[in-house]
Amino acid sequence: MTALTVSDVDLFYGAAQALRGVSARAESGKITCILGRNGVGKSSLLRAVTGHLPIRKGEIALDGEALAGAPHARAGRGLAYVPQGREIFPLLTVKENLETGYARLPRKERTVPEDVFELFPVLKSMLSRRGGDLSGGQQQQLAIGRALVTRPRVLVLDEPTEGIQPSIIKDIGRALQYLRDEKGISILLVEQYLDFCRELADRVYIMDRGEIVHEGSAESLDDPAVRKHLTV
Ligand SMILES: Nc1ncnc2c1ncn2[C@@H]1O[C@H](COP(=O)(O)OP(=O)(O)OP(=O)(O)O)[C@@H](O)[C@H]1O
Repeated sequence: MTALTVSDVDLFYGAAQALRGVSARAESGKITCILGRNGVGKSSLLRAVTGHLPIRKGEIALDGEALAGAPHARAGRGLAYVPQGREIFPLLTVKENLETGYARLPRKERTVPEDVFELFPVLKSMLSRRGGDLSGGQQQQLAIGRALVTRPRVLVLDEPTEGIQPSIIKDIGRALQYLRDEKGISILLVEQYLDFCRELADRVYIMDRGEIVHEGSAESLDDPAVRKHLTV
């Protein structure tokens, strides 16, 4: 079983501390959701996990073995990242965007898995369109599709529902459930959209001012004492 573990991690931007002794765990076949108000450190935590930001203290490990080095080295260990704002290539076609996921794959595995098109049929019908011509929701599907091309064991997503219409949010939710249940992928996501987490998450963490202030089941989000960490 794959488990991503974050143990006692501190992270700084210059003198400003963004993560304070953060510990969390994301297991295979589970959706782990990180919630919290704006600016509490959620994206910093994901960027520390993916290797986009250095940590000052603590350890991040996959299956008990330290995850270190640059993002591409971590991708080689099975980590895929869908960043906030999606970061697809606007001038490349949908097909070319998907193919950017090939870089780390052995030549014989350089295909787009068929389930990407089953999960997001719109991508198949738009293969030759430029990424920049897609709607925000379609770009999010493309960003997830591109991550899946790398055959990840751990999928890390930063606010996948941000600015996206409800019907596509449903499609994304269904896709994440499929990846959890049928593929056994460990999914770690940051969300502001409480109902999305409430519906999907197996485990939730709430952050406040760089710290984890709550860990529990999705149902624990119904507790007013827990909700107070999320109200502005
Ligand atoms: N590049 C940076 N340089 C300096 N400080 C930063 C930088 N990025 C983030 N911060 C600060 O670190 C803290 C945590 O930011 P982070 O983006 O991780 O929070 P967040 O919970 O993901 O917020 P949001 O929901 O707004 O994305 C904030 O106080 C933020 O201002």
